[in-house]
Amino acid sequence: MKTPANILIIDDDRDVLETARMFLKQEFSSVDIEEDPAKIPGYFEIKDYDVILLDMNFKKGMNDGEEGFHWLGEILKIDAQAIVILITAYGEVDLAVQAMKQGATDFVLKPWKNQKLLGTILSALQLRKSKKEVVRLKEAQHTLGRDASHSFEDFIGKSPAIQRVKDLINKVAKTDADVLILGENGTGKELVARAIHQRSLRNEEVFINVDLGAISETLFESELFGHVKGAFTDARQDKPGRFELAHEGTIFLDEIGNLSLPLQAKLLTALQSRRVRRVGSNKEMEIDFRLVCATNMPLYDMVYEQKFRQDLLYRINTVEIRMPSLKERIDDIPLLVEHFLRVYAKKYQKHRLKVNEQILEKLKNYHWPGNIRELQHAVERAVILSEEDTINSIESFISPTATTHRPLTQPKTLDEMERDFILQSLEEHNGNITATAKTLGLTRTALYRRMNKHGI
Ligand SMILES: Nc1ncnc2c1ncn2[C@@H]1O[C@H](COP(=O)(O)OP(=O)(O)OP(=O)(O)O)[C@@H](O)[C@H]1O
Repeated sequence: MKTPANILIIDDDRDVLETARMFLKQEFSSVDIEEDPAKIPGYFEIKDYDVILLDMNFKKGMNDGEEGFHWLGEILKIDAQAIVILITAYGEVDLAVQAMKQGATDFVLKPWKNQKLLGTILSALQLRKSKKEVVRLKEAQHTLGRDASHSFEDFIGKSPAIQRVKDLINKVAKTDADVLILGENGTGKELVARAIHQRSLRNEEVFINVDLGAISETLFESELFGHVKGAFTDARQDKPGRFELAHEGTIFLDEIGNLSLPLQAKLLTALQSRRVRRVGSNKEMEIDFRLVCATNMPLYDMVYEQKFRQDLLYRINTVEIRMPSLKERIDDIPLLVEHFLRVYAKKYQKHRLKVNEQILEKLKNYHWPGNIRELQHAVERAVILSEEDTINSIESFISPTATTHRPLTQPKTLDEMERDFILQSLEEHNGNITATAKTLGLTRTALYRRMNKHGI
């Protein structure tokens, strides 16, 4: 079995090249040879090389290594993680040492013994692997940003509706199946996606979160698939995309219902082939990822209206999890309030704080259009406003306008209530979208979407 590695050898001596190729072809999957160093950049356009063997002197009679240094620099400009082994003649060892200070990895003396050459290349390959891994992990860490320490134990709820969700998570997590999570804003879709990752066989690897609603049409490909330096004006250096970062881990595509049809087509291609190509590059990379998607949009209706591709839907919905809204699990409200009360009482140093039992019951009657996120913000607000050890008023949780304009139990359709609520919040915030979205526990995009829906 040959070791999978791309090797490139550059030397002006045809015999050296041929002999090296003949031997190395038995050990490695791909060995290219070249006499003319000026052709090096062309080779890199077609392939990524794991190890490059580079002669120090090309012009006859030259032995100052000048050209070797030049091409070493050029290679490192193309791939900063390149592993270059210098081919040096006896007497040039000082030059080789100097070159190593400038980024070469090792050197071999001509004429070499095949086994020695093999050993040098194999250890260089090890280094290449760990260098690539370090870059990938650094980028992944950087992209993660968000606190990944949410644990499944913080997944509060005992209602039958949420119990069904937990059972499904347990069943599906270890299977590697693609999962689609559907549900209103703030119902815990992202929490479920993280829970699936944590319980999966990939839990030692990264969880990459991509908010498709927040990525502009123009940056979509570069964000998802990466780009190479110079691919467009702002591409100052090579950058891996989110798919590449998710290699061996889980990729969570949130707000998938927001993608335009052309972008759906691009995404579908990547999902089908499990391969990506950075913008501006010809090289395809195979990526191993587990896919979890989420949306609050009615994808099946959208397929019917030809706003969402049916083939994409069938690619992502191997297992479907529908998140119940908070209204469908009102028995969990006291548990959630107590949970968030513990969190915020600690944060704001109000350790003895409690909520009056009657208020807890009243909170069950409110309609919570922003679901758990709204409840979470409501509790935080109540904790901040509280002056005594017990919270005794509903207004501490829900702003007075929301409760006085409309009695809590007034019968209305859900849509009407949502529309009124948005209008009212907008009025309260003098039309400020950011502030309104925050109060409602929605993202700005989600608020715009809803305003659109209600013709506001
Ligand atoms: N069962 C739960 N127990 C505790 N906290 C929860 C639970 N479900 C959701 N949360 C919390 O509620 C907030 C909203 O959850 P999350 O972001 O997962 O919702 P979402 O459905 O992805 O929202 P959106 O559609 O707006 O992106 C988060 O702070 C999350 O930690």
